[in-house]
Amino acid sequence: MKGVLLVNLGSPEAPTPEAVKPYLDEFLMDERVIDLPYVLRALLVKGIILNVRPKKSAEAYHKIWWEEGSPLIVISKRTQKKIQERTDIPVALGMRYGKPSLESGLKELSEKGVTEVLLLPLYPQYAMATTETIEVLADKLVKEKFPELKITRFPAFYNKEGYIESLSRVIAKSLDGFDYDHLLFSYHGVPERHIKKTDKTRSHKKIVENEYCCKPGTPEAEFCYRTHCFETTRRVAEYLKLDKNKYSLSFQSRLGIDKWLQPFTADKVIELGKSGTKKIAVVTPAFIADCIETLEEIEMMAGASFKENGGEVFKMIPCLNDDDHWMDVLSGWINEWSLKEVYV
Ligand SMILES: C=CC1=C(C)c2cc3[nH]c(cc4nc(cc5[nH]c(cc1n2)c(C)c5CCC(=O)O)C(CCC(=O)O)=C4C)c(C)c3C=C
Ligand SMILES: [Fe+2]
Ligand SMILES: [Fe+2]
Repeated sequence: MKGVLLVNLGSPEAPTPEAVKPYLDEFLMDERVIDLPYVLRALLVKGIILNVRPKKSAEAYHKIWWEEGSPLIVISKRTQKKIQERTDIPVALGMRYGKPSLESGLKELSEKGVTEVLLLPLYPQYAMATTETIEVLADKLVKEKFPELKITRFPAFYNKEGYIESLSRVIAKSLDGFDYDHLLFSYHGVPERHIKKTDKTRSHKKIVENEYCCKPGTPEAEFCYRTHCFETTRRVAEYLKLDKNKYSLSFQSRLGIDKWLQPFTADKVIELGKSGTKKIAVVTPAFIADCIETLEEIEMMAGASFKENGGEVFKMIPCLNDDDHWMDVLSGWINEWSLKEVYV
């Protein structure tokens, strides 16, 4: 029997320093997130970051926390429920860090008699710190604990028709009647080094700001997060017929001192405000579900920064979350997969 495992990043169990600390420990000690040799990573994470960040992060989580829990977890659970209503195969949910764990998701499927699992990371663009680490952990768990399961990986869907259509519809709905001056596509950043590491051809070009680094459709582009972000933006702009002078792309959530992808969203909103741009909208296509990064970092912090620097209106466009059109698209992909081999 077939089944599907939806996977997202995960959140701490509560918006407190005590709960944030073990969550960040598990997250940042992942060698595909902070890709330093173990001793250096432990020195940086356990010796420095975990002594300062949990308090600051907990305050930020506290500002966006819902009565039912972390927005990311609540939205992911709603998604699981809505997808289950649209398919006959079992749908489980697992988080890469924290609870419900990826292991518990696989266990749930196995106990229901599932032998073939569609592993579906809820990340449109492929990155070492997101999709790759999920795939590696799922393979490890199958090898060590669930040898009866066969995994099929769902590829990054950054340019897939249905995703582009759902995202464009959510953007259009938000912008309806809003005479914006600029639309910013803000993606989660990663260190430049990660982009080079995921290039299986080992021939990645030097990164030049605002230019494509890989040509879409080439082997180099297959796992290039930056190209995936550029392509999502281009496809949405094409779908919505956006004026090319009225939108741009930037990267948010930098951590540490490495060279991260640029331009930075935090700089971009200041620049827009200072240059006389009054009304902006921001969309965050790397995130399927609203979370601390969209609700606190962008809506609250970047919104305030834009206004402090001359901007007047800052509109935050929600993530796809459990939007019904998106739920139809996602369940459509799952049903297509579940029926495929039966009829071939
Ligand atoms: C959307 C894709 C994501 C990529 C790529 C990514 C890379 C990445 N992230 C960090 C560090 C942090 N990220 C944090 C939160 C967070 N990150 C993503 C997604 C991606 N991260 C999401 C969905 C969230 C939200 C989680 C939630 O509970 O709402 C955090 C924790 C928050 C904080 O303390 O401020 C950190 C830290 C790195 C280092 C990285 C790539 C190397
Ligand atoms: Fe992150
Ligand atoms: Fe690239």
